[in-house]
Amino acid sequence: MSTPKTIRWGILATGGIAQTFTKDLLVDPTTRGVKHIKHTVVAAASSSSKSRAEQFLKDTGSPSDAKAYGSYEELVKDGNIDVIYIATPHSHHYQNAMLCLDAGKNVLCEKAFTVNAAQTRALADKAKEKNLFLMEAVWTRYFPLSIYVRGLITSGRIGPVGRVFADNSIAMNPEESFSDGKHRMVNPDLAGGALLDLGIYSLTWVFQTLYHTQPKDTRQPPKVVAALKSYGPTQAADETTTMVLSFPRSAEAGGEAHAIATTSLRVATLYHEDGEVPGIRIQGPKGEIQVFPPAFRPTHTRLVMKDGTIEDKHWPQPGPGKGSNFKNGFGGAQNPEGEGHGMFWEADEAATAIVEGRKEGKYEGLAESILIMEVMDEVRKQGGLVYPEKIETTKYPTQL
Ligand SMILES: NC(=O)C1=CN([C@@H]2O[C@H](COP(=O)(O)OP(=O)(O)OC[C@H]3O[C@@H](n4cnc5c(N)ncnc54)[C@H](OP(=O)(O)O)[C@@H]3O)[C@@H](O)[C@H]2O)C=CC1
Ligand SMILES: O=C1OC[C@@H](O)[C@H](O)[C@H]1O
Repeated sequence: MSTPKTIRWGILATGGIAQTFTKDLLVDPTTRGVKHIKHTVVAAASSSSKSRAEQFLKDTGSPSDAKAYGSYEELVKDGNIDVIYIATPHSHHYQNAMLCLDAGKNVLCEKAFTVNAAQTRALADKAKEKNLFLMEAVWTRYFPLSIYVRGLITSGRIGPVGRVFADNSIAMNPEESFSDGKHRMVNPDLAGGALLDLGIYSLTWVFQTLYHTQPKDTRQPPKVVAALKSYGPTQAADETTTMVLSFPRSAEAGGEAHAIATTSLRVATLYHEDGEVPGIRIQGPKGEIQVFPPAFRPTHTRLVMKDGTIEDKHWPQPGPGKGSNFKNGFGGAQNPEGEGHGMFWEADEAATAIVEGRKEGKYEGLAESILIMEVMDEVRKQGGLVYPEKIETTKYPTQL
């Protein structure tokens, strides 16, 4: 067997998800059966200070020779890096990703990819021009659970999917949790609101079941109708957003397929060990696939067939990991000590693509990311949600 290729990561930003991702990155890939690649962290940068980057490297258990930088500009100049993971608020992704691509770095960028579709398009163009890898870090797409669900659909087991319900919401009591209005979840300057942060997962489930499972040459964009309720204290971020999508289909493929995608910072499809309610329901004439919350990190599926068959499956995140610091206090998923968080699968895909010379992710390419951003643009347009020009612009560089 050939020696695994080691991919050298640079981490841009040191907040909550950067910590979780980096700890996952350092979980031995063989614990999940991955033998062709390895990951290492060679550098991290904080826009606040070099010492914060140093602390981050310590806290995540990164190799002791990893470099700490006090600015993102220094990080992108490091010639030792194969790929940069961007973990700033979505408002900053466009400027940060442009900085990396301009400097010749491959990029894995957190979701939501950008604030709008024009920005994602501009990044895709830049990556193409520079012949670099670029992928939106929609980690859920790379879970074995998601691969299983898509496989069930393409196998025809439930028949042509006619309808999908997809909710990703967290009842987070926003006024109390974000009383000063500055948190990225509600702050318009940071592209706050449910849609870009949480609704992206509802749309991920809709697209990976109703769009990505279709043959490439027959995929068509959906029509969208949306209702958007603003978050009271700022009136410039959405609190609850509901989308109805209709995907055109040929008669043989079952005719038009519908989806209802919902998201909220106020109410949610709650999950408890006993009596779980599926947040995702994928319905065909012969059966239904249920996926239990949270939609971003599900670990339980159920197939319910019309003939009475029920198949429950549990999808633990393989260890030995380091546990997770992912305690967001709003009911977000937490993995038990001794398990990973599940972010390593998207990292494996990014690393594999780089080794193979591919420029896009396998389970969500740039065209699909752009289309989902276009849907979110349309939803915001119908709901009258506009962010400040400095974060909507494609002008690079722009000081944020
Ligand atoms: N895939 C997933 O499961 C999750 C993804 N996310 C995504 O990751 C991104 C970051 O989220 P999260 O880690 O929770 O956010 P945090 O607020 O915890 O961290 C964001 C980091 O970005 C950097 N930053 C740079 N400029 C700013 C600014 N003006 N305001 C705030 N932070 C700034 C800071 O790092 P520094 O000071 O080091 O530069 C900060 O620590 C978001 O796009 C979010 O959607 C978030 C949670 C889960
Ligand atoms: O991506 C995410 O998934 C988990 C949520 O708690 C978080 O707000 C979001 O950014």
